[in-house]
Amino acid sequence: MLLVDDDPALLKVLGALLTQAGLTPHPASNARDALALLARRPIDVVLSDVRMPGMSGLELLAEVGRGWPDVPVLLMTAHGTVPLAVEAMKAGAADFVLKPFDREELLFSLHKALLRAQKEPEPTRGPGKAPDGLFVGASRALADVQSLLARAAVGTATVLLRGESGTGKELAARAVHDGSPRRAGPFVKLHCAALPDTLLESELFGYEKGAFTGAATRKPGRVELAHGGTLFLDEIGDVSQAVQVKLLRVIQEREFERLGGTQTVKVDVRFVAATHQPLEDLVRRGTFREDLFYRLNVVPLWLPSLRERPEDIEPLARHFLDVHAKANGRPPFTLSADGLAVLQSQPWPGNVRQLQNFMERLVVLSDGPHLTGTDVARELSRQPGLAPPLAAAPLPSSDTGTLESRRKDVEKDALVDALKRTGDNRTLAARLLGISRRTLYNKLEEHALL
Ligand SMILES: Nc1ncnc2c1ncn2[C@@H]1O[C@H](COP(=O)(O)OP(=O)(O)OP(=O)(O)O)[C@@H](O)[C@H]1O
Repeated sequence: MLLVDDDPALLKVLGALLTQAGLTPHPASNARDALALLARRPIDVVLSDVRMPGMSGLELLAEVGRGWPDVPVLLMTAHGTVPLAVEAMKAGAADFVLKPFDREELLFSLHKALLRAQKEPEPTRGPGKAPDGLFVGASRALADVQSLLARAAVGTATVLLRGESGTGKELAARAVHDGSPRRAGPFVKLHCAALPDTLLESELFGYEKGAFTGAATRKPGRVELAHGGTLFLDEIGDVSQAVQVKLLRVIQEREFERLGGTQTVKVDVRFVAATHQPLEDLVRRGTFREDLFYRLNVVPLWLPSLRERPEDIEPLARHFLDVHAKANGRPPFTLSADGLAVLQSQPWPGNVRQLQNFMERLVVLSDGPHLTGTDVARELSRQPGLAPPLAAAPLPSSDTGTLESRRKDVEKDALVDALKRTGDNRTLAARLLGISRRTLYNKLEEHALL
């Protein structure tokens, strides 16, 4: 989203609030910068102040209406300006928000505007997927990736996306397409690892009638279908040598022949490839062609693992809770500080996808809507590859007793566990638990753990 206000303090505070709510705000301190940002990035919604030096919020609203009619604009201003609110709504504002903000009201207005603006959902997009180009996160590393993606999007250079499974490579490929001048063209995807050689070839290049038994009609391949748009080749490291040769030619020359055909087909396609494999090693071992590697690696981009950007866990977890609560027709879920600390203590080998699946399970299986550390730990103990933080001290210790005594039991377990996991490092333990060192000391004293 785009956040426009000439007050830098408000930009900062509001930016933090929106990030925490799982949105990705791009700040602009005036309407001109806002329009420049709109031209560069895929923006889903604009939230703008009305009174700004130079171009006003109302003028910005008109400009956005002309250039980006699908993008809803919410205007905000101080109390006591009802006639202005009426004028703004008449001019096409999606909503009018009064300062000072009520957090829930503001988020509700934004979500309403986003929902209204949403086009027909694509069949391939599951409920947990963010809208195209919408990366949720708060880390510097992710912001860097996004700005590199925006820069790479502009041209037609081949982009090679690297990173562990589930880090968002496909999302990045879509962002390249959506941010490019080809965005109105097709975005076609092919998962290269999923298909045996001959099928992969016919999927890529299509075939002529009679090319093989069963080829009753001519069928275009994905390269042809992506004409005027982008072809995303996922798991490129798994492609056989024979197909690598053919890919090299189409990437180099933008031409190919359909299977069983002699006619050369010319295409205008932008290629984006992705892999979790160390391609340089495959080149060294001779299983991946060096010339193809260099052809693909024109703009290399690394998606960092979730371990390298723990700051993203909170906004992602809250975002997925919202999305899955909505998708499952449940009321909004909240996550306690200790619940979050448990999530942040995990290695997430399956990265964002694993966190997303985990949050979905929590929504489906928990009573909710308030998730505590115990809820999260219970679910973790059922997950392969993740370490339940309270496993050493079984949860049933709090099956009986008053609420206060049960709370204390859980708290003590969490303290013991945090110390164990951090090798008795109290600074780290406090961070893991989401409390200050001083609070940790007080609590250790209270539980006679000092
Ligand atoms: N920053 C993010 N914000 C919101 N959703 C994200 C983010 N990163 C990844 N996701 C979601 O996590 C899931 C996995 O992402 P994606 O499919 O892009 O990963 P990938 O790296 O292509 O994985 P693989 O290598 O296994 O194909 C998707 O549902 C995607 O929408």
